[in-house]
Amino acid sequence: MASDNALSQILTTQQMRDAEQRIFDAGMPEFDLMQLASGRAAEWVRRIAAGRSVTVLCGPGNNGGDGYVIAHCLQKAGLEVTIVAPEAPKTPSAKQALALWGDDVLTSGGSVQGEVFVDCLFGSGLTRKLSGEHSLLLRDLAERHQMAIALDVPSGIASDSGAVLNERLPRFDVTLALGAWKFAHCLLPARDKMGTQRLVPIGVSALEEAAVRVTKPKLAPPAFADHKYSRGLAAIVGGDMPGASVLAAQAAMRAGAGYVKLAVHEAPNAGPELVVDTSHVRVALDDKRINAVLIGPGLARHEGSIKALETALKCKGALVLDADALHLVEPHMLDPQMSVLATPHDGELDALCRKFAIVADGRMARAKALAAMSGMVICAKGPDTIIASPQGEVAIAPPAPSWLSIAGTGDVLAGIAVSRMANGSDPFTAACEAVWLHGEAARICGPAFTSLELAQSVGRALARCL
Ligand SMILES: NC(=O)C1=CN([C@@H]2O[C@H](COP(=O)(O)OP(=O)(O)OC[C@H]3O[C@@H](n4cnc5c(N)ncnc54)[C@H](O)[C@@H]3O)[C@@H](O)[C@H]2O)[C@@H](O)CC1
Ligand SMILES: Nc1ncnc2c1ncn2[C@@H]1O[C@H](COP(=O)(O)OP(=O)(O)O)[C@@H](O)[C@H]1O
Ligand SMILES: [K+]
Repeated sequence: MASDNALSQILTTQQMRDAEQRIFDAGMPEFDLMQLASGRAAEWVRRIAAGRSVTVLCGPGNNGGDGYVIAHCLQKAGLEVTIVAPEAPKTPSAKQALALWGDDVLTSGGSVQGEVFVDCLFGSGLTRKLSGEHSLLLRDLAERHQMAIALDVPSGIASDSGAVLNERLPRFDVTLALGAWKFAHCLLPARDKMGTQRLVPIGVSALEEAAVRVTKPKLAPPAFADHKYSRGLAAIVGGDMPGASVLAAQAAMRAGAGYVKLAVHEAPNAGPELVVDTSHVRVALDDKRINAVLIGPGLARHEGSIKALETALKCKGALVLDADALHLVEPHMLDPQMSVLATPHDGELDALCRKFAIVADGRMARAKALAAMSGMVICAKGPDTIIASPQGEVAIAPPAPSWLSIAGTGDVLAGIAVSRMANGSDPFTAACEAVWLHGEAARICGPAFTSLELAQSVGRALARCL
């Protein structure tokens, strides 16, 4: 039985090759592993095809090899199967797989019209964009079938970055990831091409240094003897636009902390359940019981906000920086001893990267470099949220409802995160817990919710983690 970590890890092409090599070194011949992987993938295809005819497009590498084995398994199961292979197999395992098939192979797809199409042209070994001929063949076959399944990763997609290398690549209904998730399964734009994703386990063990997919956290209810302070006091510093900090506080009250205090000069829209401290922020934060502080939502950007930020940075506990605080913070202000979580969206990530002189390509590389340089955990928000720690850990959030693309949902995320940190989670864990609870709260809300409704659903999302 594979461990949870092995099923949630995300591997680079090199890590995947090394993992396969370890399986070979343990005594399994290469072709046996191909047969195991392809046999399990074929079982998915058989169930999805449900008696319909299948066309398999096979390339020259091991992805193509998998295709021949899948075709063989489906034919044995009684399905009508056609193989299109524009090139002969080149790897030893792919050659053995063709021999196993032993039937006709079409070299062009001109006359093929079928029901289910399986793309085994290229997988994780793709090194450059598809030739015009390959790209046209892939698109044509996908268009001429009722449904399309990609094996491992759709052809034309860079496995390690999630870049789509060719224009007009087809959109797949199902993608069967072999052995482990790859970055392309988690990141845009590639993820958008893949439809429903399924992982086909092949016995790859968990790698300590691998990135992971954020999975549902396991949270505990308050202990029998807990009281509000033992569960954690989260302080949220408001500013000129108190609505944003109220949203964060509404979420924080439902995410685990025992006490949420909103430090803001006025909060006319705060409910009676919220503790509002209208004294000066210096006074409000001068409380040794505070475990974590959030500053940024609705803070504004002026002299007074900088002073408030400096005060928050003097609190010795944990800190969440969001929104305006990410524009105001300077590298020299960060105490290396503090546990800081920053939650930038793309614009804020740009601003932080400029400040910390980060030059790297892509959100993943930028988030990792920024975390390493700044000492902060970076939760780079978006449809494919990436969490990176200064120690090099990386987690990628599962897809969340796109209904989250409204104003105020980031405030809710920051509120959940500070609550988790007040409750005792380290910043990386808190960020993972927060993005999961945030996505789940959105699923609970259904379409077209307000950010207050999202905050109000956080408790029900948390209930699913107990
Ligand atoms: N070793 C094994 O037995 C296993 C292999 N697996 C399969 O193996 C795949 C990876 O196999 P490979 O490393 O052979 O890679 P691919 O099958 O993706 O193809 C790589 C080959 O195509 C060439 N190539 C790359 N991009 C090209 C392009 N745009 N146009 C033309 N040629 C191009 C490469 O030079 C190389 O010869 C995985 O995606 C997976 O399907 C899995 O079944 C797990 C087990
Ligand atoms: N298309 C989308 N799909 C999934 N999540 C999204 C999408 N767009 C935005 N989000 C999420 O919504 C939140 C928006 O945050 P942010 O831009 O800071 O909003 P605000 O500052 O208005 O509160 C983030 O958590 C982000 O990950
Ligand atoms: K493929």
